[in-house]
Amino acid sequence: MGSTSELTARPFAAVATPARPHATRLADHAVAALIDEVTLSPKPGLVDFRGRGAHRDLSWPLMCHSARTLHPAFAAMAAAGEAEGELQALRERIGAIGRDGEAAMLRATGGINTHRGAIWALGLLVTAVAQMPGRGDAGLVAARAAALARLPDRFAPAATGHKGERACRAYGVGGARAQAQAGFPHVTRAALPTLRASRERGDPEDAARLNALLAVMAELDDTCVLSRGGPTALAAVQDGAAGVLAAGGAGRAAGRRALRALEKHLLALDVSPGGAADLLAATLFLDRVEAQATA
Ligand SMILES: CC(C)(COP(=O)(O)OP(=O)(O)OC[C@H]1O[C@@H](n2cnc3c(N)ncnc32)[C@H](O[C@H]2O[C@H](COP(=O)(O)OP(=O)(O)OP(=O)(O)O)[C@@H](O)[C@H]2O)[C@@H]1O)[C@@H](O)C(=O)NCCC(=O)NCCS
Ligand SMILES: Nc1ncnc2[nH]cnc12
Repeated sequence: MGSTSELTARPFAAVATPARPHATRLADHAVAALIDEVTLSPKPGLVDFRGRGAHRDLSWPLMCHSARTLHPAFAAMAAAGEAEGELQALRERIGAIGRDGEAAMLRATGGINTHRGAIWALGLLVTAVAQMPGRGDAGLVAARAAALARLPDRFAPAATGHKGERACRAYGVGGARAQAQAGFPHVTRAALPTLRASRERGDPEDAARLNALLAVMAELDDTCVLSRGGPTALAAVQDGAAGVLAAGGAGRAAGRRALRALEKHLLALDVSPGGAADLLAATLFLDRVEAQATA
């Protein structure tokens, strides 16, 4: 987690270093969700505790280091959410913090994109929770985050030139931006209900989380997959994930066999569902926040 020296060493985009316990706790939850996500195994194509998946430049230690580096950015976004009532001003303030957070991530990783999508999704959610003290309902938080995501940011570059943006244009999908603007439907309508249904039927926690990831993969237009493998690879990810769930999911022997086959297939295609991984982290964050609010 962010040490005091980390918190004071890098002030984020004109936002005072947060000395707010609630903001710090929300940043703790966001970082923990990222570390839980990357550690969860076995994830098909993705970095996990076992290895690099379909990635050559990412690893579990690098992803954990990146996650910890983001603590001050999440704390600054939460502090901004607590302090700022006016949504347009807040949108532009967290946009600046998000861009600074991205720059900190790239410094920490030597230029490798580990968590750009996660900064975006978790940044919006952390800010939204901070605006709603004592209320952890995932649907309300996601709706608040969506309202922020839909506001324009006058200081954002008109085009990022990133792979996700290019994939959105090439394949006519909405990507990370549209997912947030729609209120994270794959999180609230697929991943969270799957996570809870799996727990209720007695699946081990890791299997419940893998099932939540698969529920996202089965439906998401993941621009990470599209960028590397186009629509054919996206269909393989979506159909494969749906097949694992239909076979009983990660908590059942048949589901685990299907999951191993899916992993082989994605490695052969050299694709990785990075967008779905970000949304799993968002799911785990909202799950933690809800649990804390009702504790
Ligand atoms: C709006 C932004 C997210 C900018 O997005 P942009 O259009 O510029 O695109 P990307 O840089 O590609 O970022 C989008 C990332 O979002 C994830 N993602 C993909 N599809 C979806 C989806 N359908 N829904 C939700 N999220 C999705 C994904 O992130 C993960 O993948 C990253 C690794 O991807 P990549 O670099 O392609 O990696 P490799 O395959 O390993 O590359 P090679 O090895 O092949 O080279 C990883 O980072 C995961 O996080 C997409 O990559 C936003 O950034 C923005 O506008 N920010 C400005 C600041 C701001 O306003 N902030 C507001 C508050 S936070
Ligand atoms: N576990 C993971 N592997 C690859 N890319 C990711 N982006 C976010 N989490 C990831």
